[in-house]
Amino acid sequence: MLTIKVPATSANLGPGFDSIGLALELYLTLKVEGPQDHWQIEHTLGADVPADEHNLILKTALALIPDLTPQRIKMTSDIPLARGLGSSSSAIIAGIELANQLGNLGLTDYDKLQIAVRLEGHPDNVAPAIYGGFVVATYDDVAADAISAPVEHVHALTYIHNEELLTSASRAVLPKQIPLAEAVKTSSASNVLVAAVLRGQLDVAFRMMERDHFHETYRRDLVPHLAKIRAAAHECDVYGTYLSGAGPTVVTLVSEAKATTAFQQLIGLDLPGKWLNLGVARQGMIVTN
Ligand SMILES: Nc1ncnc2c1ncn2[C@@H]1O[C@H](COP(=O)(O)OP(=O)(O)O)[C@@H](O)[C@H]1O
Ligand SMILES: N[C@@H](CCOP(=O)(O)O)C(=O)O
Repeated sequence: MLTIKVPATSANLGPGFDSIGLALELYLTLKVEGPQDHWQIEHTLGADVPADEHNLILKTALALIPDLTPQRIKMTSDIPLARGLGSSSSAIIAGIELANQLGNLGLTDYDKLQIAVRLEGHPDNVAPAIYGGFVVATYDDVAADAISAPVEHVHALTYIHNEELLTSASRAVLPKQIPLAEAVKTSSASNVLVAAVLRGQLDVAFRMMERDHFHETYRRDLVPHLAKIRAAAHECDVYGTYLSGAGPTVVTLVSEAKATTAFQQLIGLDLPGKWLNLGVARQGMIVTN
């Protein structure tokens, strides 16, 4: 049976707005059970997620190949919707792969990235969902490029807020322009973040993650828990707290050595959401036949 498994992603990592992302060990899984006379996607994600060809996964697949033979599909997902963990990206990637497999398109990862980024608009979620690991990507409205690198022994202490925040709503509060001085500070922090990850200097990378002025500054009123979590992490000498994607999820990246202590500290906070201690997914989408 065709199975498509796509990881969740945590985008931005602070100053890497619309460019940097991480694949996490939380998955959307599709099991394609076989052809039938209409499209059906069984799931338990709630009534707001369509179970027919209006589902984002199927819309994506049918946009690539409109006359695909309808299938019965079972979908399970641990990725919460509209929380800043890339649920829409994982759905788009799954849809592209569904068309790729059923229509024998022979798409490369690069091809999938180009299709996905046009649909999602920015590459920082779709690229790690395809490639896995730590991904640095760029998109100029024409083509996307992405470089993936492994990160070892890092945990993502993940606070998933109870309420949804649609990416579109969280992008609506961003300004059209930002001051040059802010952009220089933030893009230079992002450059150092990437260099530090590639050299294995994770303490430096974690500090850089807290130096964003591209988006967190403007989104902070939507996510008051970000400051609270960051302050609590600092109390145990842990840096690397950022708004995951467009929020409201907040991630604290931490070395394996400090993960347990930091997690105990953070889960003690009085916040109305749930906590997960997640690993980084080394591999992106996994397809089995
Ligand atoms: N597995 C899925 N199947 C169908 N639609 C999905 C799925 N996952 C996410 N979506 C759609 O994507 C929306 C969330 O997208 P978005 O606001 O970008 O949040 P996120 O940060 O989770 O990507 C959901 O409200 C839903 O419409
Ligand atoms: N760079 C984007 C990332 C959106 O990620 P999502 O997981 O919230 O969809 C942004 O910050 O808007």
